[in-house]
Amino acid sequence: MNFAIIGAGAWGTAFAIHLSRLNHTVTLCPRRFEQALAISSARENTDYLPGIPLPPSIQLGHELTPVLMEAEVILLACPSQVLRETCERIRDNLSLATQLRYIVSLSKGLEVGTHLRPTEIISATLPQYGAGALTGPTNAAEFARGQPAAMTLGISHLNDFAAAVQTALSGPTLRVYTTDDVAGVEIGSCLKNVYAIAAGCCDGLKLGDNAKAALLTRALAEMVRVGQALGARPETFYGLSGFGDLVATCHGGWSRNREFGQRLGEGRTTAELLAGRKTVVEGYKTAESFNELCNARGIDAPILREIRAMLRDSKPPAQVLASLMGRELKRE
Ligand SMILES: NC(=O)c1ccc[n+]([C@@H]2O[C@H](COP(=O)([O-])OP(=O)(O)OC[C@H]3O[C@@H](n4cnc5c(N)ncnc54)[C@H](O)[C@@H]3O)[C@@H](O)[C@H]2O)c1
Ligand SMILES: O=P(O)(O)OC[C@H](O)CO
Repeated sequence: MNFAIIGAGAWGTAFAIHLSRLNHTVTLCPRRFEQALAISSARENTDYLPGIPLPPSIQLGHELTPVLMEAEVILLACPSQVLRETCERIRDNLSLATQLRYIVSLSKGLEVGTHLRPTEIISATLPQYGAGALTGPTNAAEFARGQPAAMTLGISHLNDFAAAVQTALSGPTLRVYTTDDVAGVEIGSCLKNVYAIAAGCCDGLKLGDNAKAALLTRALAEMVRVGQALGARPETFYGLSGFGDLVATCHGGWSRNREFGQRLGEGRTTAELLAGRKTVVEGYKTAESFNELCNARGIDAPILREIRAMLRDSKPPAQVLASLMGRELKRE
């Protein structure tokens, strides 16, 4: 199959390496020309995925029109807050794209202002194509090295082409499942980044394993409640894109969201941690966006609310903990 990957951060690069291993035609498309040149000459993405060589078969492209000419599937691997502008750039460069069928998001965040999920942004900007979301517990470095993983492809019309995409993405090191609960897979993968910040705080405050297990369990319960209120199916959150990704990210020493929370727990401020930062911490903006959405829909999400207060109102992590522990007691 012919894939165009738009966005060459850690994840887009790792996914390109995976697909080239499966002998697909892959073009990796960085936003900046200098980045395309640098990756192309070093055959390595030294800024975002250092130490992992790019197989020679991966093509680098910067101009979208020729990149999209042969593509059957576009994988969007950019931060969620720039997904809309990325889709708009794609929309303006489709004149020669005759083979294109699906646009699949690899992003995990909710757009600020609109509260839209990645596939909703794709459908709003590129309504003529099928939209899907591919999520699960997959950190870029392990994945690029070919360590085994499993993911879920959320796609509303599970037709023959969707099955062909599932088969094309799968291989000896990746098992891909499908679901038509697109909202469920996206809500789970967006929320887990927010809860990973809280899990990192537990680490920073040295609260111990009991506290972290309690947090994750109640975060999962909140995820199910929020997701169900937004139209997703509860069982989706017990799958790879919910529970699976929550566990991996909240425990992974590699997670940028978890590490961000850890530094907050150790006493650093959000301003310090975000200043000059090159890599994305999706949970930071998604906390704000999801909290607004919950308020607008009257959904009770106390963990989310407290994390947002810590990130946006500088509520000290110890006070966040006290607020959560001091809530009215109830049945599990
Ligand atoms: N890294 C992972 O392990 C991983 C795994 C699964 C999903 N994801 C998700 O994939 C998405 C991308 O994450 P990543 O890890 O590749 O990010 P990253 O921080 O490694 O890279 C960010 C990328 O976004 C680009 N970018 C920055 N501003 C931009 C703009 N205005 N327009 C277009 N591109 C811009 C940068 O050039 C860079 O290529 C996120 O939603 C993340 O949650 C990441
Ligand atoms: O490094 P993080 O925290 O952005 O996590 C990366 C991915 O979302 C893991 O699935």
